[in-house]
Amino acid sequence: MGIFVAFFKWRISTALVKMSSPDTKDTSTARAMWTVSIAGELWFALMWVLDQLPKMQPVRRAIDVAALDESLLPTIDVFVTTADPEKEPPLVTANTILSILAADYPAEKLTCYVSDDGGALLTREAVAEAARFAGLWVPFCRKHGVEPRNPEAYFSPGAASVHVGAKARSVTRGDYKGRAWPELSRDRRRVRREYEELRLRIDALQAGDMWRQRWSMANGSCWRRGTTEDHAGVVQVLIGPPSRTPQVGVSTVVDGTNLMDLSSVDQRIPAVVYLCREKRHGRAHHRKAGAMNALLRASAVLSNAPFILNLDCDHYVNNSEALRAGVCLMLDGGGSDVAFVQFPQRFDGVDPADRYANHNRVFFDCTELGLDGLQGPIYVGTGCMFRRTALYGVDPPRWRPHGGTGMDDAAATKADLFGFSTPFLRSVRVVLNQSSEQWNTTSPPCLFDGAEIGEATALVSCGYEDRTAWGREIGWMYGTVTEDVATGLCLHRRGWRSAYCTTAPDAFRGTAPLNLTDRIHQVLRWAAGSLEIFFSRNNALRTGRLHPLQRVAYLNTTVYPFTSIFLVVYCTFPVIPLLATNATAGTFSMGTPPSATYIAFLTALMLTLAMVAVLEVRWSGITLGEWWRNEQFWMVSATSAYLAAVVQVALKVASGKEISFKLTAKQPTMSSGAGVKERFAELYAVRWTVLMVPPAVVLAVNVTSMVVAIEGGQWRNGPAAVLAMVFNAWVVVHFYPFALGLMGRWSKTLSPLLLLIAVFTIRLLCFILHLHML
Ligand SMILES: O=c1ccn([C@@H]2O[C@H](COP(=O)(O)OP(=O)(O)O[C@H]3O[C@H](CO)[C@@H](O)[C@H](O)[C@H]3O)[C@@H](O)[C@H]2O)c(=O)[nH]1
Ligand SMILES: [Mn+2]
Repeated sequence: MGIFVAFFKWRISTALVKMSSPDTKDTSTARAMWTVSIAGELWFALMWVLDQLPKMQPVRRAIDVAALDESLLPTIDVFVTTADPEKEPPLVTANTILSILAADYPAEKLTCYVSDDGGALLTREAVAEAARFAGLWVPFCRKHGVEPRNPEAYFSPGAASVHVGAKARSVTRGDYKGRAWPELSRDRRRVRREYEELRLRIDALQAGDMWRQRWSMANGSCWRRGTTEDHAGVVQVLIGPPSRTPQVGVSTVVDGTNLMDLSSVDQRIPAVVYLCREKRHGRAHHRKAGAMNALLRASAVLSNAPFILNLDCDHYVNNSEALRAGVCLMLDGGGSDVAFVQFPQRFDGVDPADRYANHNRVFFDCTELGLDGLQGPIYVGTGCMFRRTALYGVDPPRWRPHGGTGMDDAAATKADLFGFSTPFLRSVRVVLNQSSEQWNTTSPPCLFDGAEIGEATALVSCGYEDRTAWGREIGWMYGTVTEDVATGLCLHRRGWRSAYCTTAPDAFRGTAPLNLTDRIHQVLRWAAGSLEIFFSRNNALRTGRLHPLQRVAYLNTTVYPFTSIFLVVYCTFPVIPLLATNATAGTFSMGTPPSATYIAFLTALMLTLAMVAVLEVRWSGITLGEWWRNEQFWMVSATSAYLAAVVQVALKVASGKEISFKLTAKQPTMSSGAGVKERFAELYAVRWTVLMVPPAVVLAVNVTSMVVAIEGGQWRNGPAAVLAMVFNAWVVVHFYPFALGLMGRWSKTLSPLLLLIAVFTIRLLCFILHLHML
């Protein structure tokens, strides 16, 4: 930072001298150039500082799951969201549900809620199939202690665990020391066969659904419950709450044959509730945030667990102890101020080179750990455990005047806050007044009877939230497509803390977009959502109980897309002097070498920045390769998605045009036989979007200018020209993954060759141009 200050002092004073010097011919151009470049440098420096400051006190937590008192485990509600059976294959959702039901947690203390925003019969049927298969899968997992408990990942570990930096986890004989190996292999074969049938049934459902859709279109009738955007609310209990005591000693008998010996295995399955909130044309449904709030209310009148785990439909439980790990941090000393425990996001099926930086290691293994030392990590949408009371808009214990519930009883009954539902308000009061000793012992037995289901259905009607504080002060926040960051920010502003929980093996794993277009659209949504937060009343500058550095971090996460404006300009800068004709050459004085001071500053800055980066990489354990991918993809996103986000948000501010939530297509589960070629076919799919134009232009311009410089021998003009060319090259290498993306299938085999051909073609063109100009 010292070097930065000295640099800017020198740079600005030099600029002022240069601009007023009589040698400068074209003063207005010179002034504009100096202003823009200094503004850009100031912005980059500011961004670097905002990025570094919150990393001052990184924390790494160690969790001892064994220390938990079994009898004191609190109840947990798991929320799974899905919105479109076409982009989110029902089989993926089914697998996620199975992994939750089989998690290592007492069955009577776990309830799984599935929200289907698409209102699709197909999704409901697939969830019901999964619930049925759970009767076999869950006891099997318990009996043999298998990992991971997602059947797809368990039966085809190879297909799931191709990713950089982690060892593939597969079941080996050693994992089951002391257990009956022949019995495992026999049971496994049986369960596998049943699982294959489940897959086939879900495939058939999907095929049938497509056929039905086509049929109904042709006949003008509708087989669905409604459309994605217009349907009634539904709450259905697919598996009722289990008994409070373990049920052992029975064997699973299917078609008269004994499938598995379960004489010493608890056979109970956690409850499963399917939920589809009402949607009507012309009514805002607030995307995922709306779905989460519907889940929050409906679950309150059913199981009303004090803790909530939020998983996207593709993020499954990969470590069966994950729930316990989350509970550890919640019940820990000082844990009562923790509103949420965020787990790192890990991904299956990303190409081994992680071309589009899907793993995001720098964020998940460095930034989030840094924040944990302040007030806690940012909430990133999935793999996060919440404290229910925190979502009801109350203050954390450390900010309560007399250690009360944080909200007086009168407020808790206010209908203008929570809406009109007596059972719901009662449930709110119950959780607010519960002490931690009551979480498991005195909670009333869940019945899930007709009246409760009726109430839950009323709570997911689309008019329920009218004239209430939902989405503003209570629950998940509205008004942005990144409801996660906004919700976390609001909780932190109230003074709540959060905690980061890394486990080995990874707690949860999900899928990531494989092709460039999908990935850029995802980054676009995040960037636009961030800017939406910055321009909303929720922004990081508003007063509250944020730790000062936490505020800096939130400022950083909400303003970063502006970088694009400076970056695009900056990346085209060195081109100007190189392409300048003789007439304008004087302005840029290519002949004068850069001063020794400038070179010294540049070297010092580059060296210290690199040093900090290396320290960071070493500390967090990520590889240099992962760090470099991150840098490269940052440049690609900044010139495409961030720029588009700025435009989108400008349009929204100016004309009120809402930003859409483009769902990320989830990778279908792969059959175990699929080879690498099929698996990464998506990686090579090329789909052009306007978003790719700016990075393509920046890349082309830099390559051209470099080639022209070589062709015209401009590098002979001295160090300034050479420096400009080095900058050119620096820009170009950042766009390597982008260029590969554009090459599609060719990139796999021909990438270096094609690059050479491209360079030579451009060279040839330049040469012809050159002759023409002469
Ligand atoms: O109207 C909607 C839209 C989305 N979803 C669900 O939201 C989740 C996230 O959608 P996805 O397309 O997978 O977004 P990603 O970019 O992969 O997700 C990250 O970023 C989002 C915010 O932009 C967060 O909501 C996510 O939790 C987080 O994983 C999925 O389960 C969807 O089913 C809904 O339930 N209703
Ligand atoms: Mn996702």
